[in-house]
Amino acid sequence: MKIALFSSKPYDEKYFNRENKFNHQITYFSAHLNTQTLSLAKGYEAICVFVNDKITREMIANLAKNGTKYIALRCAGFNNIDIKACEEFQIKVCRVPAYSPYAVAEHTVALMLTLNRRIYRAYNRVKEGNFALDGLLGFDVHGKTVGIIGTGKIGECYAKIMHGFGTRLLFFDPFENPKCQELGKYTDLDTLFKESDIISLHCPLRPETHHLINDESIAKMKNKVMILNTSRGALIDTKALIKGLKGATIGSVGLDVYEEEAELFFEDCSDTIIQDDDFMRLTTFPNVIITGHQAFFTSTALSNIAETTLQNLDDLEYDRLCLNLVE
Ligand SMILES: NC(=O)c1ccc[n+]([C@@H]2O[C@H](COP(=O)([O-])OP(=O)(O)OC[C@H]3O[C@@H](n4cnc5c(N)ncnc54)[C@H](O)[C@@H]3O)[C@@H](O)[C@H]2O)c1
Repeated sequence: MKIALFSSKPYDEKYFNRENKFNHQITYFSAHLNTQTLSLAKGYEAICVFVNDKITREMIANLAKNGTKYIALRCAGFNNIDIKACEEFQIKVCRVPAYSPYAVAEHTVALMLTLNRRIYRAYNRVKEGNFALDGLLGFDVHGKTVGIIGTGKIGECYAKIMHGFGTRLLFFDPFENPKCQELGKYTDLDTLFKESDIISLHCPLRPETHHLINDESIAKMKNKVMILNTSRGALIDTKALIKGLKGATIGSVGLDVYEEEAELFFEDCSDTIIQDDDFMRLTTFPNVIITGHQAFFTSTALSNIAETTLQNLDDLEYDRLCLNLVE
């Protein structure tokens, strides 16, 4: 199958070439897929895209007209694609629902510990010969209450790790996961907001979860709460988060995703003037850590992503059952 892979990075090329036992013909384009680059997809049966390639109805109509039959997402979330329009224009969409929940859960823990023990500060201090401890005070994670919103694959992995820390776990998810039931207690969102010392988001971005963390929910949270988001940026209303940080009601924030990240993440912007004032404000807080959507970025995950994406397309090409269709 001829595949046009967009938003390609050198590591994508390396892992997709390594896992291409199917002899698919892959062309790698570093450009994002958008209205300007759409013409590059002409003549390719499949296009392969990533989290920040936003694919609108108009683009889907154009892709269908130019022979695209399949869109392969090399990620789990599919909030960036108009799925209804794909159905209408008979383009099948597949994804990689699980490539390494451990990678994302472990990165969430990395953000939590780095924030709590101010590792970023300590690292720089020691390099400068400054061994003072003021400003590095953390808390014992053991014994704290951790609220986990979304207990699917990643939420469950994170819950298991946090259980090992000796925390009390509260969960919110419309569908209870029996493996999490053994580790803690499902509750309503208000109770989770009220009682958690650490809140971690692991639910998908949907209309009902958009800005789940907003002025109102922040007002319900414990003083000095730690908020972690390795899921999708728009789960948090950034302006409300900034307000909570400025008012010092929020204790610390660890983000791997940001609601306007498409303009920034995965690119080297170090030589440009970043125009996003909210993002720049977030970077000024001493109690905020932001990573650029790297939670998934382990060699295990990259192998799994490439293998599953190529298998998905092979199944579709040969009319076999594709387990990872988005319907
Ligand atoms: N930062 C990264 O690199 C990275 C990588 C992979 C996935 N993700 C994000 O992590 C999210 C979780 O991934 P997963 O593999 O665990 O998905 P999953 O589908 O296994 O789990 C999602 C869970 O969220 C629950 N949910 C749905 N609506 C909810 C709501 N309104 N409130 C609370 N829970 C709700 C679902 O019932 C499900 O249990 C994905 O949606 C994706 O956005 C981020």
